[in-house]
Amino acid sequence: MTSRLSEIRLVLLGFGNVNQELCRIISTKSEQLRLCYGVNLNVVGVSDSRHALFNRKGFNLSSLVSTKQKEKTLESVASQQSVSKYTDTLEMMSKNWSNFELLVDSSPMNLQTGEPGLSCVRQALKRGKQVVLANKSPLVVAFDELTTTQDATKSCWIKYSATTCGGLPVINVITRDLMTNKNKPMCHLKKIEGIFNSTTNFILTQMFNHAKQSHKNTLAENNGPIHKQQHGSTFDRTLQEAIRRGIAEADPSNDIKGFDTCAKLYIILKSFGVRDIAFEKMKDQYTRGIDLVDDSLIQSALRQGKVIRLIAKAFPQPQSTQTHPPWNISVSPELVDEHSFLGRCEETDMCIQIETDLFDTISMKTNEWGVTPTAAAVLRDILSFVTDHTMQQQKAKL
Ligand SMILES: NC(=O)C1=CN([C@@H]2O[C@H](COP(=O)(O)OP(=O)(O)OC[C@H]3O[C@@H](n4cnc5c(N)ncnc54)[C@H](OP(=O)(O)O)[C@@H]3O)[C@@H](O)[C@H]2O)C=CC1
Ligand SMILES: N[C@@H](CC=O)C(=O)O
Repeated sequence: MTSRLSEIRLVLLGFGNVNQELCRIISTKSEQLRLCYGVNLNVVGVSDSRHALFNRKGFNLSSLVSTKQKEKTLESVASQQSVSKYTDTLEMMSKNWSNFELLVDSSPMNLQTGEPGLSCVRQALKRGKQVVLANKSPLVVAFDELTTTQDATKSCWIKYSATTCGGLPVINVITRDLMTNKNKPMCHLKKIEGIFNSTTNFILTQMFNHAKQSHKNTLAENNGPIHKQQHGSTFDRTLQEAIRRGIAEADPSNDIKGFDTCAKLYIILKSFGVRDIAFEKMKDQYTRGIDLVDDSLIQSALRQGKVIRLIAKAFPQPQSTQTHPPWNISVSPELVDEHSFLGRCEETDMCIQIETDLFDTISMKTNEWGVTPTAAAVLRDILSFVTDHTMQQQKAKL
């Protein structure tokens, strides 16, 4: 932090939906941020797949976003006089360690290597920088390492509430309100169940709406059964709309095949201190996507008064006497009652039910249209660093 928290200088890794929306929010809320938090959030570094740019004075956020949106590249920003160019984000950071405080990783998901996020996050934490993640991959590949760095040094921090269910404060509720984390479990997790991916929930809901409508038309016109092709086009059309809204992954097969949901379930379980789970095994053995949902499954669900949702589920194996019992884990399309909590999670909604030994069952649901709540969750994490720091300063004065 510089000059008593008056300025936090940010480096943005990735400049797509999330980080552009973050810039828009910072820009429109700048006055409020100054008044309420005494802080000026200054974006000094930004990178995309082709450029890594640093401006010590800070970028003009409105023009940065509008340039990227209009030109699809940061080429014209790179040619500005005050801007330094680097080969990639790592080089940009390593030449500017004393010129920024916080890294925001909103780069694309790579569940195998965690890159490009992982190397940047590792280096930033080593250098005592604060890190906020929207990108799940670094945690999927190196959760213990990255969160232990935080515990051991006390001077650098990683926050990741935006990685899981957009703006829904799942991670915050676990680590703060259920007062449990991997090192200090106060209560014990008995079961997690939820819908963690809005793209697939949107597609499934639209497929059901379409099937219901076609059924009505069929009854009215006696037109024969619904053709599979109609479902196919609903699937594709809804996926295109999810991409347009900025909620689908850069590679949407991560949504469709359930990998994004699996990554979120892994992060949630690790945040709860669940041991002996391996992401690769969860993904390869216990995850199925919605690509398997076809016309006949939808028709059969409708006949039973049910709907299909992509459900993430985890609970310890019953009857286990071990202190850390093995976990039953699944990510799979499931039939649920249309009027149940999960069944009423529709369109781009996401939800979670957390059952613990002390708090019984806590249910949370979010109704998110697009990317704004995720970007707001990134801002929430940035501001929580500000609040933590202010409290530390006040304590030091006492
Ligand atoms: N969108 C959402 O609703 C949510 C997204 N997330 C996560 O946040 C992350 C970002 O999502 P989103 O903004 O939608 O993704 P986008 O695909 O819109 O943006 C990704 C950005 O990363 C850039 N990029 C690609 N490779 C590199 C690289 N090697 N170095 C630096 N930048 C690179 C891309 O560059 P270019 O512009 O040149 O293509 C693009 O600007 C993802 O990991 C996603 O899982 C989490 C919660 C919700
Ligand atoms: N692609 C995800 C958003 C990021 O986590 C979704 O559709 O929920």
